[in-house]
Parts: sequence; structure tokens; C-alpha cells
Amino acid sequence: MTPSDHQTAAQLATEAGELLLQVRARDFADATARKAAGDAEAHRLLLDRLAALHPDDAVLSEEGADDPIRLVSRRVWIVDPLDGTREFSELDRADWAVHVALWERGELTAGAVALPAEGTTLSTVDVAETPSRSDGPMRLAVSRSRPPALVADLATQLGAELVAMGSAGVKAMSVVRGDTDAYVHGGGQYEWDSAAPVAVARAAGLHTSRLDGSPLRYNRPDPYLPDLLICRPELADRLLTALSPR
Ligand SMILES: Nc1ncnc2c1ncn2[C@@H]1O[C@H](COP(=O)(O)O)[C@@H](OP(=O)(O)O)[C@H]1O
Ligand SMILES: [Mg+2]
Repeated sequence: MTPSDHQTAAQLATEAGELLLQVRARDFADATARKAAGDAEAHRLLLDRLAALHPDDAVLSEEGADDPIRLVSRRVWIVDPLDGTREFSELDRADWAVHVALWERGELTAGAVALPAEGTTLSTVDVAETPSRSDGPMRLAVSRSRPPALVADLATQLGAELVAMGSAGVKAMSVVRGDTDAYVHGGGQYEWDSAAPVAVARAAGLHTSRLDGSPLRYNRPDPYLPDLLICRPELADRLLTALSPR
């Protein structure tokens, strides 16, 4: 039986994550060498597996040269072989991820985020709907190493708590699992940082958009996609209103 694209995304993200656990356990001269090996080896695995399974599909990877063939392809895999590279190199941390998404004719149609240090992969195959919210202040997932000023302002405005962690995929999955209520990011990012997390978040029933409420678009000529909002749907209006320029 041919695996579905959803299954392929989940399988490849999981395999790359397993490889990354092995790479991480090796001896390296320093953190820079560990990060470089993780980025390169996970990228190679994903490209080799995609070339074998889907030789006609294009790939956009953080770690590869951008091939313009993707702009005329019907199917493009958008992958971040190692998201949260900084946290990958800090051996006591689990907040790093592998992202594998599929874009077809204008839309994200499948995606998976592997959380290898937890032994978990969340994907569009079978992600559970986000559980209902408990009482208490809103919790906003935010970058631990470079928190955008706009998120601190938003937290003050809404009386929300900031929950700092590495990796766009880990932050998005914290919303999917109900551990936080929203992931708000601004100031810079690329399509590979959010494509797979957004595909999984949508499958879990969450709101996903740019910070001005407009749709997130993928496989653009310039893959720079600097901001996003992933949140529980009932919070979207409140967050977008608070984020809009006054
Ligand atoms: N201002 C910015 N400009 C470009 N990329 C950014 C960014 N802020 C975050 N990112 C990217 O988004 C991912 C999550 O970052 P963070 O953990 O700080 O939230 C990281 O991906 P990589 O680890 O794949 O490089 C990081 O490089
Ligand atoms: Mg990334």
C-alpha cells in the first residue's frame, strides 16, 4: 500500500528525529560543530528519502540551496531539518524539532512536527483536537532566546503570562496540546519555520494567520515569512484586535 502524504510527512520527520538523537549523542569539539552536523545530516536524510519516494516533487529546505523549480511545481515539500538548533546543542534541553510539510497548488496539505527528545511526532495523520482551555491568565508561547518586544507588550495589555521555549515547532505544538493558548511571533522567520507547525495546528482546529489577520502563504518566491499567530480559535479576535496598530 502506498503511504499517504500525511503518513510520509510523519514517517520522515520521525526518522530525521531519530537520526538527530544519534548525532547529538556523538562527541563534538563544540556546540557549533554539533549544530552543523545536526543541520546537515537531517537535511541529507530528508532529501534522500523524498527523492526516493517522490522524485518529481520539489523541496524547499532551510539547509539547501533554493531551487527555483519549486515555483513551477505542483507539489513542494517545505522542510526544516532541525528547528531550535540552539536548543539541540544544549544537551539538557528537549525543545527542538523536525518539520516536514507538503504544499500543493497553493495550500499546505500535510505536515508533521517531530519532537525527538520526547519521542513524539504530531502530524496531520491523526493529531487530536486541542483540549478545552482551563481557567487562568492567557499563556503565550514565546522565543526563549529572542522574544519579540511586541509579545511582551501584548502580554502586558492582556494580563497574559509568557512561556519561553525554543523552536517554532515546539511553541506551535504547545498550543496544539493545550499547554499554552497562543504562539505569537514577529520580527523575522522563514516558511520552513512555520509550514509544518501551521499544517498540524490547522488539523487540530486552531486559528493560524499573519499578525494582521491575513492568510499565511507558502511557496512564495521569497520564503521570508516574518510573523505569525497560532491560537485557540476563540481567542483570535481578541488577539488580532490587541495586535492591530492603534
Ligand atoms: N527574528 C528572526 N529572524 C529570522 N529567523 C528567526 C527569527 N526569530 C526566530 N527565527 C527562527 O525561528 C525558529 C525558532 O526560533 P526561536 O526558538 O527563537 O523561537 C528558529 O529556527 P532554526 O532553529 O531552524 O534556525 C529561528 O532561526
Ligand atoms: Mg527553524
